[in-house]
Amino acid sequence: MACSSRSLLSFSSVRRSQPSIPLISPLVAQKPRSCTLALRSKGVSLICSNPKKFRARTRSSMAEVTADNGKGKVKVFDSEEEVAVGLAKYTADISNKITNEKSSFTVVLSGGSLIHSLRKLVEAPYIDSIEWGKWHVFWVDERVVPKDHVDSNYKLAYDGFLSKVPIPPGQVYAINDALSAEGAADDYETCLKHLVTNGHPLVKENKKWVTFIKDSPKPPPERITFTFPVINSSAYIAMVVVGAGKAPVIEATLGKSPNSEVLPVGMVSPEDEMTWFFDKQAASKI
Ligand SMILES: O=C1O[C@H](COP(=O)(O)O)[C@@H](O)[C@H](O)[C@H]1O
Repeated sequence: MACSSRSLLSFSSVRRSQPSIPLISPLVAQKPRSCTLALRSKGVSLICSNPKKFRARTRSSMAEVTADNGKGKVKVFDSEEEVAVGLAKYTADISNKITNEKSSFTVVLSGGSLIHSLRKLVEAPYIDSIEWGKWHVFWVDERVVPKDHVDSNYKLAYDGFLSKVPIPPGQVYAINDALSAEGAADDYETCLKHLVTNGHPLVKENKKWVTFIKDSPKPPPERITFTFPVINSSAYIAMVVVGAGKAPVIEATLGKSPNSEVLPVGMVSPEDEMTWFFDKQAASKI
C-alpha cells in the first residue's frame, strides 16, 4: 500500500474506516523544529497555574496531582517513573474503552522521549489487558530517513515498544522511506485518506493532512508531520512532558503569563479530551 515499505516490518492496508484518531504526543517544542513547524501558531491559554486548584490524589507509592480546566487535565507526578505508570494506565483505559465498542483503536505516536515513557505499557498488568490486535499505529511526525536508521521515529518505537506487543504488522503505518520528504508526506496523506473513509468529519477536510519540511533546525533536516486538522480530529491527546529542561516551555505554555510568542501546542485541541502528563521537574514553573 501507499505508505508501506520494505524494511523492518511488512505493511498492508486495513479495510474499514478509522472512527477517531487518538494521539499520544509529547509537548511540541518551543523552538521551531521541522516536524512541528506546521504546528507553530498562537499561544496557549492559562491552564492550572494556581496549584491551590489542584486536586491531590496520593497513593502509597505514587503522588499524582490532577487538575482540570478548559484546556484539559493536568497530571503532575513525583517522578518520570510515575509518569510512565500513569501513562500506561491512561493508555490501557482508553484502549479498553474504545476496543470494547469498536473494531479498531488508532494510536498516533511521536518520537523522542515518549517512547521511553511508554515502557510500562509493555509490562504487566497493562500488556495483558490490551487488545493489541485492534491497534493501528501512525506517527504524528517522522524523520525522512531509512526505517533502520538511528534517527528514525519508527525504529525508536519499534525497538522500544512495537516489537514487544502483538500488533499485526499490517496495522503499523510507517512512512515510505524510499521517497523524498515531499513524496513521503503525500504518500502518508494518501494512506491516511484511504483509511479515514465515510463517516468521519475529517473526510471533509480539504487542507493538507500531512506536510513536510527540509530544513529542520534540529537534525535530521527532513521531516514530515500531521497538520492540525488531523491532529485535532483525535478523540484524546496525551502530552507527555518530563525533565527540568522542559520547564520553561511549560511555563510559557501553561504558566500565569503565557508567552505571547506563538507556541504550536496552543493549536492542539482534540475532540474529546486533552491530558498533560508532567513530572515535578517539568511542572516546576507552573
Ligand atoms: O525530533 C523530535 O523531537 C520531538 C521531541 O522529543 P523529546 O525527546 O523532547 O520528547 C519529538 O516529539 C518528535 O517526534 C521527534 O521527531
